[in-house]
Amino acid sequence: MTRYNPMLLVILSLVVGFTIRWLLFKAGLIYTIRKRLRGVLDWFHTYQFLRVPEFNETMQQNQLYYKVSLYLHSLPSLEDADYTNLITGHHQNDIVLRLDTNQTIQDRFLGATLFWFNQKTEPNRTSSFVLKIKKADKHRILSHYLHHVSTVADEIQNQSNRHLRLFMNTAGGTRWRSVPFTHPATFETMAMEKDLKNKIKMDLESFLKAKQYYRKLGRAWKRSFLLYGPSGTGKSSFIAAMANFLRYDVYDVDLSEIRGDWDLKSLLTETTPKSIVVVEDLDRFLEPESQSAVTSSGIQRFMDGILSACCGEERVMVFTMNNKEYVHPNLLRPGRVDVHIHFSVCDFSAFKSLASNYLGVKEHKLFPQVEEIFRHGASLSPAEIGELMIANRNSPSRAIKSVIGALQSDGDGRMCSDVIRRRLEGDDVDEVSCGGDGFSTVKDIRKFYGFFKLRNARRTTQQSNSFARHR
Ligand SMILES: Nc1ncnc2c1ncn2[C@@H]1O[C@H](COP(=O)(O)OP(=O)(O)OP(=O)(O)O)[C@@H](O)[C@H]1O
Ligand SMILES: [Mg+2]
Repeated sequence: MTRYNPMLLVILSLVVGFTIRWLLFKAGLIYTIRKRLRGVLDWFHTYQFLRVPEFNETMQQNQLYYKVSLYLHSLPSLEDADYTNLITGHHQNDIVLRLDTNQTIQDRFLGATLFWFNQKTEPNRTSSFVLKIKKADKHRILSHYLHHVSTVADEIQNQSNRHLRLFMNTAGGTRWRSVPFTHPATFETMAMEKDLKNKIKMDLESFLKAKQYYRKLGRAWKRSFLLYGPSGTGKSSFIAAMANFLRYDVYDVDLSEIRGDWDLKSLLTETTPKSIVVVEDLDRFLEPESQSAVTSSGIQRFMDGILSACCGEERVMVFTMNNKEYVHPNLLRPGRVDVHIHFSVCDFSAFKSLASNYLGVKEHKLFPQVEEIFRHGASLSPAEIGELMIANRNSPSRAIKSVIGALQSDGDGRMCSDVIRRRLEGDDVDEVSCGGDGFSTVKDIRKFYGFFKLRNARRTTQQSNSFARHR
């Protein structure tokens, strides 16, 4: 067995320790020297500072600011910065780097070194990016560099896997705040007529490719849709499916938060291209007794697209309403609204599609019975049927029986809250009896589901979804 000299071991570990310490010190020293040297060299150059503010003098968003932000956050040198913010990304487990205030990052372009830093300006602490460039380089590279920044930002923006955002207007203000848009709806998960779905998909696809065509016509490259139909028939889910299909951001305009036509205007001018601008429940805001500060002429101007043409193209506008009968036809005329899509209560084919999505069954022995009930005109919204299926998802037979019971009780246009409640709780209810006042019972059901809107079209005979394209 070899015997170690303890003295030798102590000396050896001291030498190793000092070497490591020295190496670390050297790395730190080199870094500090470099930094100081850069500071000293700066004395021999004159720099120019160019500020890219988030808002212009009329407090409208500066699109260049967003391009610069996209560009800078894609630079590898962000990782080498002295300190960087770490925040969660689009997916829960993602961690992304974000520029901190006053943090400087370096970029190289055509042999020149450029510096960017993030600055907050008092009094309202709005952000700006400041570009520091040697005066000697400015004339040679600046315009090429800005073009490069813009092109890279556009490429990032156009990436098919880019993360979508949902923008909402803030209470009482004229600003947007955004959150990641993660709604999972797709056209495949929507229960609606296959032909209609395909037509809409083709319409959107041809819109995406039509930039030159719209330009040639001298029209803004936009398309507007009206989704109308009773509550719970999938209008909002359809908007999410459109956004996921187009890979567009969503701007959800809450008219009740807007203080007047001017605010609506300035909000719209702050939306970006490749986005869906959504106004839900438009009919509510057009009623004469509406408390909204936005006038119908303000809404009309927005729909006409003069505003949308001012600030970027490639835009889809979607309006939803429960009933278009009470809205003046002029407001929905071709040109203002290009495509009208009716969302109807569930029919047998939509039921089958829901059963396939929610329960995983394509065929079932109870289907003929369900079909028969639908043939007699019973109706529930896809949302109501979906809820019953989710509650009984462990047993498709039970789920379908629940739907049958609910459909039977809805045969005369009314529903029995107690039956649906018991079915959702899993009780096997075979006999259906809806006593008492029909209207208060319907109210109970709506409260139960969280629906507070009137379903005026419930009594109408079932129609298949209609796709009335005006142009
Ligand atoms: N056609 C459908 N296909 C699949 N799911 C649907 C459909 N219609 C409704 N649903 C489901 O029902 C729920 C409510 O739908 P949604 O909010 O889209 O209805 P809506 O028409 O916007 O209602 P409202 O007019 O009350 O806003 C969602 O969870 C959605 O998944
Ligand atoms: Mg909705």
